[in-house]
Amino acid sequence: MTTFSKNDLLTDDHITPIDFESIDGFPESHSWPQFDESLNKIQTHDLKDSLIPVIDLASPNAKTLISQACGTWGVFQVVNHGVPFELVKKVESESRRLFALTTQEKCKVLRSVDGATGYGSPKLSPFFDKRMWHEGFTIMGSCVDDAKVLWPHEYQRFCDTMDAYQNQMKQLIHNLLLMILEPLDVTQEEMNWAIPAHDSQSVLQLNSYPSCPNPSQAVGLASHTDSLLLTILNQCGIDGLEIFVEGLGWRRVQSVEGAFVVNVGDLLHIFSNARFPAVTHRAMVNQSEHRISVAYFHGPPAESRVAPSSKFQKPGFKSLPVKEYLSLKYKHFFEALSLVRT
Ligand SMILES: C=C1C[C@]23C[C@H]1CC[C@H]2[C@@]12CCC[C@@](C)(C(=O)O1)[C@H]2[C@@H]3C(=O)O
Ligand SMILES: O=C(O)CCC(=O)C(=O)O
Ligand SMILES: [Fe+2]
Repeated sequence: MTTFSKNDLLTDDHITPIDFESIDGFPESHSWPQFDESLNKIQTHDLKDSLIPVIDLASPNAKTLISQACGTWGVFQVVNHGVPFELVKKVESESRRLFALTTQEKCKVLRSVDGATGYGSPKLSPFFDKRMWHEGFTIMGSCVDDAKVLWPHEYQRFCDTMDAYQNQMKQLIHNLLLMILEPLDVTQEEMNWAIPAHDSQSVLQLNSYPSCPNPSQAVGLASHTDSLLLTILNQCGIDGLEIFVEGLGWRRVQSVEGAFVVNVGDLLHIFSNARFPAVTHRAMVNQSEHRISVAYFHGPPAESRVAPSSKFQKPGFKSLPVKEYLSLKYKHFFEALSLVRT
């Protein structure tokens, strides 16, 4: 039993996901125009390895490879990253436990219109005419308040897992940013601005893409760039992430056991004076499996300013408060970066 009727599909609510449990067939609201797949045809030959490198963080040339990948694609994968495998598996199983609740239960922690945390459709939903085959749960810091609502007696396991994972992500972000920024020769002050600190912003986003009766007309998460500095994504063993490469079109990022996908966001694009592209990506869905992914977003303090590093002679972007950039992004979306170019 749920509290949703078919009419809910027609409302302009961009927060409440469709009730995936009880829908019958494939609703028009979720049917996207057919994509031009011709560009994807080249995919059959094996460009994947040369495209997005899988970098061993324990190898001596990791830093060089990371620099190259950031400069070329704005995305790479990492293995030997030091995050315990059991913890990664636990995050995945706890996420599945959450999304397995009924829609009615999940909606008890529905994100509010001006809020950032809780259950709901992705924040980018209002910028697209069609709805996404997606439901998410957004965590900033502690998730104990929401978890207590969902599981009055059994919230601890969920919270402990998410806390431990966020701590690991913070450490990994720290290590990655040292490697990414050192070759840019940024000042110590700039380095401190970028690396995790008590006032940095961090978001843990659990994404759920239920199996879909019509995957060729559905979109899991529509085309976007991530807004903050750096994102660490775990595809949890099921492919679905695609990146857009100029001249090649949409390319799958193969899920590699134990690996994380790391990608450059808008703020790092600005800070690197466009030396690193903010990679455009999306998530596709499939018919046979319920896909879960876990994304960790890291950004500088909301009250700080973002600008190209002082090391660049000709800054290509204006300096502005981070929170102002984020509000531009969620007003103009695709145009946000061009609005801050000089
Ligand atoms: C600090 C952030 C980063 C946000 C917005 C805000 C809180 C939620 C994040 C996400 C999570 C899901 C994808 C995304 C694209 C979305 O729709 O919401 C992300 C977005 C961004 O990177 O722009
Ligand atoms: O699920 C995925 O593979 C992509 C998720 C993503 O892009 C995001 O959460 O920002
Ligand atoms: Fe993303």
